[in-house]
Amino acid sequence: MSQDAMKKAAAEAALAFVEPGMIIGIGTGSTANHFIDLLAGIKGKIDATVASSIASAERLKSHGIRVLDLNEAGQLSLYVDGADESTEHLHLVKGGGGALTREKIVAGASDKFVCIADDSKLVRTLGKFPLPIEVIPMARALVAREMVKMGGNPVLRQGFTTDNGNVILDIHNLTIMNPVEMEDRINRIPGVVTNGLFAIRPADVLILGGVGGVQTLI
Ligand SMILES: O=C(CO)[C@H](O)[C@H](O)COP(=O)(O)O
Repeated sequence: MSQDAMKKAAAEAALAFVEPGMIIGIGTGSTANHFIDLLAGIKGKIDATVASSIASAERLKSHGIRVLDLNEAGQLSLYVDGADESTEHLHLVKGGGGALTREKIVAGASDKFVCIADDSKLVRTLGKFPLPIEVIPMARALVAREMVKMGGNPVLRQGFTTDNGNVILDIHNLTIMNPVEMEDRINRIPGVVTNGLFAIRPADVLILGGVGGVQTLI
């Protein structure tokens, strides 16, 4: 079974959380794309969606699925998105696709966050995947220096601008023993929009696709 097939299996399992008339928050990335494509098959069941990126909004619209601005939609019942890493406590690293800020906003506006991934994303300690930080461009060097003081090795994501017009620093070599404290500490650096740790507001459900089938962690 390929990694992509495992992602698709997790996305399929997440359909069980979709209830009639819902407005659903939609993440970004290849696993979220599987969910979007599957959601198209039951689009008559839902009211609308809110997208966490321009790319996801375009994919949803290409399937004829209604996409609302978050400010019109109000509180959402459900958010479905992928992750780059997760612990068994459902603390996540996200932002491999650079959509971390909008993802965190939509997750924060949702009652339930269902994270979908292949089981290679489950780790004991976060940090092997470089931690993305969205940064206001003029603060790039300041934030990089602060991250070096925290033991990280910051690398600018070359040629990439976020949907919000900012840059991404990917922080290598971090061993994240306390994700809640680290998320808060990084977010206090001037110029940081947000970082890719989802620990203050972790996922509520983690669905992992693997060779033996799908497992759900709550
Ligand atoms: O956080 C994300 C995008 O910003 C994605 O959820 C994360 O990168 C996982 O991507 P994929 O589903 O392609 O493995």
